[in-house]
Amino acid sequence: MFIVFPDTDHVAQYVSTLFIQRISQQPDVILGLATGGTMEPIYAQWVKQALARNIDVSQVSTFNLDEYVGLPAQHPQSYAAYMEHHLLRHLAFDRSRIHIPDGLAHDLPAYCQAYSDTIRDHGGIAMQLLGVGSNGHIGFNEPGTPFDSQCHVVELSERTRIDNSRFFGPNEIVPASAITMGMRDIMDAHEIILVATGSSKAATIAKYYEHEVSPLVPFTILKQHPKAHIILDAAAAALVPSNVCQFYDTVPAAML
Ligand SMILES: O=P(O)(O)OC[C@H]1O[C@](O)(CO)[C@@H](O)[C@@H]1O
Repeated sequence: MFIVFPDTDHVAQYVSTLFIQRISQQPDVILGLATGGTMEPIYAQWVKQALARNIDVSQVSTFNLDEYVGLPAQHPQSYAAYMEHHLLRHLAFDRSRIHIPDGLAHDLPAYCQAYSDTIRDHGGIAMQLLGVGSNGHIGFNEPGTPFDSQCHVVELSERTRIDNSRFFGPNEIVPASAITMGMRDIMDAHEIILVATGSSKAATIAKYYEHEVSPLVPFTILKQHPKAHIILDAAAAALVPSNVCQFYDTVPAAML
């Protein structure tokens, strides 16, 4: 079942509420975080709710999914800068608990192995936020990535580089490679919240519905996860039958 809200505002309110509730229940929770355009309204709501409800985030640990290879954290298009801008600087996180892959790491294979190990050493991710690329990638696990992969360096597909060029200036080049959590790292999360919004994701969501589980459409792996939820707005759900959607007009009052 897809969970469908009328628009991105409702999706953002719902998803941020899920995360705020999780933090309230377990202040030292381990969260997996994502970047991309889809997450911007979600983080805006998250910050708003956390401030309004005085939520203590100081014990929360986070692991981001991915980062471009070659971009320093200060680069405006790095995912470290994205997280700083949209979430971290607004709330009192303990920075020693924030993990974002280092795009400048020297020994990348060793660094990636250590990133996966660190997630496991923390006891695994309790709740993982995910977006989806138009080609079905999660994190930066492009089509064809083995399902048993751990954190690794990936050559970005032409499709992904074109999709993400909208975040870069006209004279800037989208990096050719990235560090990403692997498919296994993602599937090891206890609960997964995948979010897709806008008409540009409708065909991608239709692929999830139509395809068998296959590395060629990476996010189909979520069909094998016991607690994966796919949250859509009406535009992203437009190409799947309504009998596989659970529609909500608004965020259930009991959650707020
Ligand atoms: O939300 P967007 O910008 O469509 O991106 C979708 C996914 O693609 C990535 O940005 C990587 O290309 C992920 O980080 C994100 O979850």
